[in-house]
Amino acid sequence: MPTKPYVDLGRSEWSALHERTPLPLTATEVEALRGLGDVIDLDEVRDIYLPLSRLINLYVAATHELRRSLNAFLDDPRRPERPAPQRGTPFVIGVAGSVAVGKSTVSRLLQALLSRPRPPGEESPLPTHPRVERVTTDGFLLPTAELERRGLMSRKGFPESYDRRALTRFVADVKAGKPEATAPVYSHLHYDIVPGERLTVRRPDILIVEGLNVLQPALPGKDGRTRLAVADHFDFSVYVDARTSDIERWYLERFRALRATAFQDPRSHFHRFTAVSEEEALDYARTTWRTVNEHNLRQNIAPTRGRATLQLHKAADHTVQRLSLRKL
Ligand SMILES: Nc1ncnc2c1ncn2[C@@H]1O[C@H](COP(=O)(O)OP(=O)(O)O)[C@@H](O)[C@H]1O
Ligand SMILES: CC(C)(COP(=O)(O)O)[C@@H](O)C(=O)NCCC(=O)O
Repeated sequence: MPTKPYVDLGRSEWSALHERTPLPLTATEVEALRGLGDVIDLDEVRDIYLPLSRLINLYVAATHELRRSLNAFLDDPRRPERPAPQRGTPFVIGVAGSVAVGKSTVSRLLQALLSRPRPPGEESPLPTHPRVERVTTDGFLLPTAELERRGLMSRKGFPESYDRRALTRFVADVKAGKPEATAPVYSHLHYDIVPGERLTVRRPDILIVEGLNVLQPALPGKDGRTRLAVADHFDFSVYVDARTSDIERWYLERFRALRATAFQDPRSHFHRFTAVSEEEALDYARTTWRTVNEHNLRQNIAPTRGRATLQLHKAADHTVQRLSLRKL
């Protein structure tokens, strides 16, 4: 049998790892998690996401140690000009997976858990109240007018529908410790980039970058030279995985829920679906799933799974039943 670069863990094996170093949630933290507006089962938080935030904290500490060793290595007293020690830069986490697999939910949970004030006595290179920012890659989609010009309207979410250079430059700037980096903003309401609006990231302790294509390899440059990809700036990455038939169902359920909420707004790009029958609306969503999102999942997204540090394998009810952690 070929060897794999991953260690596979079942749900109970994974959650048992955390029992050895428990960090229970306080009532205030439980409230804060509920405030995220996600349907989050607290058993799932305790069994899967608390151990995950602890694992990420281990990676943060190890990265810090590596930087200290690097500074000691570079600091040769015989050199006439000794370099200034490298300052820590934000720890960058990528979250990848299909449309509707639950990337945003996982990212919001990680943001909430990683920004919790550190319990007294616990060592960490991070401040007591870590600043964790979250950015979705939809801000780097090409504006609708440009997608239309390039004939890409039915390939929204495919790698070529993004300004990949701008996305990579943004993440590189944050990772390099630039005091301020800005990104364009996408509106799901208008189904387009919001002209003139920018989101600003100011040197957080942790940046979570969430998107369909964040684990894609680099594009070759015009001169044939290799470029860097977004993932080259990640310190840790998660691929959220599930069966395609389950993801399709989650996509349709979300579409149905949005029809009763966000689509009701007359400014919504999808407002027209509130005036037709639910079956008609779902027929449209099913076609979009099959022709755009499922195609993108199979062709572009799923093949990047093996590049993640950690794969979360979700069952039909969203619970994580198996995890694959990359061996070092
Ligand atoms: N852990 C979870 N428990 C219950 N529902 C979930 C969970 N994760 C995601 N969902 C639901 O699945 C759908 C897709 O999740 P979302 O985070 O919006 O996906 P993505 O960001 O990948 O498009 C949403 O309707 C969301 O409420
Ligand atoms: C905006 C998206 C491309 C996802 O963006 P991401 O933040 O993952 O880059 C996707 O949610 C989307 O709207 N896809 C278009 C097809 C559809 O309407 O489902």
